[in-house]
Amino acid sequence: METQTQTQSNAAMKRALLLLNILLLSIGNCGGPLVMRLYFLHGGKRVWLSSWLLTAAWPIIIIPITIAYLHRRHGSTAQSSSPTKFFLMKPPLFIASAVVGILTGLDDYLYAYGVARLPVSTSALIIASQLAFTAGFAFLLVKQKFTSFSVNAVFLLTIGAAVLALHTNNDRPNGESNKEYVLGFLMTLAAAALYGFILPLVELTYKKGKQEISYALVMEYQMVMCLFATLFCTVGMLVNNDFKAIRREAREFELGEGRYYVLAVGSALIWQCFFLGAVGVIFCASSLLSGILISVLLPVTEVLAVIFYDEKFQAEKGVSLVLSLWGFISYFYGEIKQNNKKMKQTPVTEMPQVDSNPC
Ligand SMILES: Nc1nc2[nH]cnc2c(=O)[nH]1
Repeated sequence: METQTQTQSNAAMKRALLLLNILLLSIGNCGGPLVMRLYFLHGGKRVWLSSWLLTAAWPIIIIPITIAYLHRRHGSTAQSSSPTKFFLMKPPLFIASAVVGILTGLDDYLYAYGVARLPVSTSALIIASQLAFTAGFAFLLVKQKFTSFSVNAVFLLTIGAAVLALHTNNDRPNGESNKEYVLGFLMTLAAAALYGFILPLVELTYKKGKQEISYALVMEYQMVMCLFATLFCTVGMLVNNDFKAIRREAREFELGEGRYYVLAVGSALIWQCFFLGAVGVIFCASSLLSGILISVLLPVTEVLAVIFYDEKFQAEKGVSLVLSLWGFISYFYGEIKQNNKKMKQTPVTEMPQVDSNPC
């Protein structure tokens, strides 16, 4: 039975980990689309290469996995009979993360297609519909319970996205056919639906994976998922001759050859923050919170697009930003209220639910 001090330190640890993952998700969700769009704005044309870059930096995650392993090894007592394992993942969770990875690879292509064909503001708007899909699938797959606060948050964030739609009537980029624009729109909508399914699916696999989930395991999950997504996109790149085109495209890139490669590597690293942040928030909280954060950050991406790409700041973007923040505050207020209620109901010797999953 845990002491109250242990319980409190677990809760503090979990809160710190949640904040860290929110930070990672914010960096990836705001920086990723901007860097990806920069590639297309200055002469980049390869959609499969862009989708490949979303997950290709997966080997970087071996660094924190190694640190977690050394930490475990250091902490294991001399009497323990079995040696500390480098990888904790067992076959059921490996298979689950590989399947999620292949779905993520498909989502990457759909998403990158949208970023290639639509202005950042428009693709961000369509991606905001993802929250409605996430909420629906979370209800079906993991029996997510909704409070009046979370329903209010989903409603406000969806309205915030719809408000953004008001200014997209004439934003088809010059030289792009109507067919390409519509296809970009549909592909992005498909990406929103698919990712809205993937987030609760990750939560479901954590629950049904037949092993206790720790943050070290979450990092392994992220690595396997990104590895399989990258394999999926590698096939697309090979079929499309994208690997052969890289050198030519780099030479002709408007910002210069060196910057082409810096952009590619930077983009891959920023997207790792997005994926680790997303699966980390699911571990520390829920897939619904992951979806809410992605939606809240979209107007922030819009504002950054205004600053960096000189896109116009119409009143709708301001209204959308306010609605998103309101939705977000509503969600957190509800969570805090519910947690306080739970704490009051839980006797000291029992662990409240928020603490039952030490990181
Ligand atoms: N569908 C979807 N795919 C992504 N890939 C990276 N970010 C996103 C996102 O927000 N939605």
